[in-house]
Amino acid sequence: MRILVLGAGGIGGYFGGRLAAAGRDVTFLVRPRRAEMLRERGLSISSPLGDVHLAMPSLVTADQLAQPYDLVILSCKAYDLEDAMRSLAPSVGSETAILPLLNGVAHIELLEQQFGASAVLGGTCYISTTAQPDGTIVHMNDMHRLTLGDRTGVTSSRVEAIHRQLSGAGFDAVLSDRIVQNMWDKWVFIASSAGMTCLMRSSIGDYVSAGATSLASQLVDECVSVATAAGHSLDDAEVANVRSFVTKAGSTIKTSMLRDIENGAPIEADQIIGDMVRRAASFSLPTPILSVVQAHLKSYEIGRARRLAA
Ligand SMILES: NC(=O)C1=CN([C@@H]2O[C@H](COP(=O)(O)OP(=O)(O)OC[C@H]3O[C@@H](n4cnc5c(N)ncnc54)[C@H](OP(=O)(O)O)[C@@H]3O)[C@@H](O)[C@H]2O)C=CC1
Ligand SMILES: CC(C)(CO)C(=O)C(=O)O
Repeated sequence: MRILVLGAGGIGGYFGGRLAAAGRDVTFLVRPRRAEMLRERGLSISSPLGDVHLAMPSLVTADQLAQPYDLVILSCKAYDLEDAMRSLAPSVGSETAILPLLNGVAHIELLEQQFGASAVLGGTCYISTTAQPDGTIVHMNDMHRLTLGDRTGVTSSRVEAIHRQLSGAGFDAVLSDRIVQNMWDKWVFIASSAGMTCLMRSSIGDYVSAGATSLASQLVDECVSVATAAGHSLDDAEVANVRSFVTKAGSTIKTSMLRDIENGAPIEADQIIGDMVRRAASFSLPTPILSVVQAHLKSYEIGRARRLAA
């Protein structure tokens, strides 16, 4: 199976790197600056579960893409999606499956509009990785689960074949018959955890020490209420899992969105928080904490844009 991985950042570099190291036929679709870095240094993963170094990963840039691939793993940030869709278009033929691993769900509609519903699988991942300035992918804990499935809930032989390719490659590849719900579960998890850590500009443990546990719990309730109204109600165990994550005393976790803010980097505010707020409004749900998070993130983006323009 010919696999194209768009992006060699935290997610594409990690899962694509592990797949290539396991002998799968993987090519990275990258932009020129990343291509140069990968040609010079190769692709390295530093992980508590085992390092990987690919001296010469197979690379392609958008202008060189000529023929369709069997599977495209999409791992850009949401704010790069339009450009990424333009770049990968020549790689999508009538049989190509696109597996997006972005957080949130808004990208699905955009991908469907461009490539047709049947091309677009559902996907989500639980992992914490970051791409260092030298290109090394650093894996920050021992979790690396990628879940995929047909969004219809009926698993096709095509998705079974993709799952076989992703299995046994050094990470947990899970085939799901409820992938849309899995994506909502992850969205609620990330909106609650990123929302709270960014609002407090602190680790989870620090805001818990500061007495913000009930605020965090209220944010979880707001996100869960949006999912429920949208017909994607989380089960009790999933809600308990999110709540315990965002209210854990002593937790040193800072979400990647907070780390991006601390580094002055762009953030996926609109995909992860803005979209949740818009959906809440469409159901006339009150989401006071989410709205404060959204205003906070927008203020950051406005200040960042001004600093960049100066
Ligand atoms: N990292 C994590 O721990 C997790 C991330 N996610 C989600 O996964 C998604 C990806 O995140 P992450 O990997 O961390 O992000 P990164 O910023 O680390 O990587 C994104 C990569 O996409 C590349 N890219 C963007 N546009 C294009 C394009 N047109 N052509 C080729 N490459 C392109 C970027 O290229 P360039 O190098 O040129 O900038 C970059 O390397 C996000 O939605 C995130 O929320 C989900 C779970 C955990
Ligand atoms: C799981 C978690 C919350 C880990 O930090 C994450 O996905 C992120 O930071 O974006």
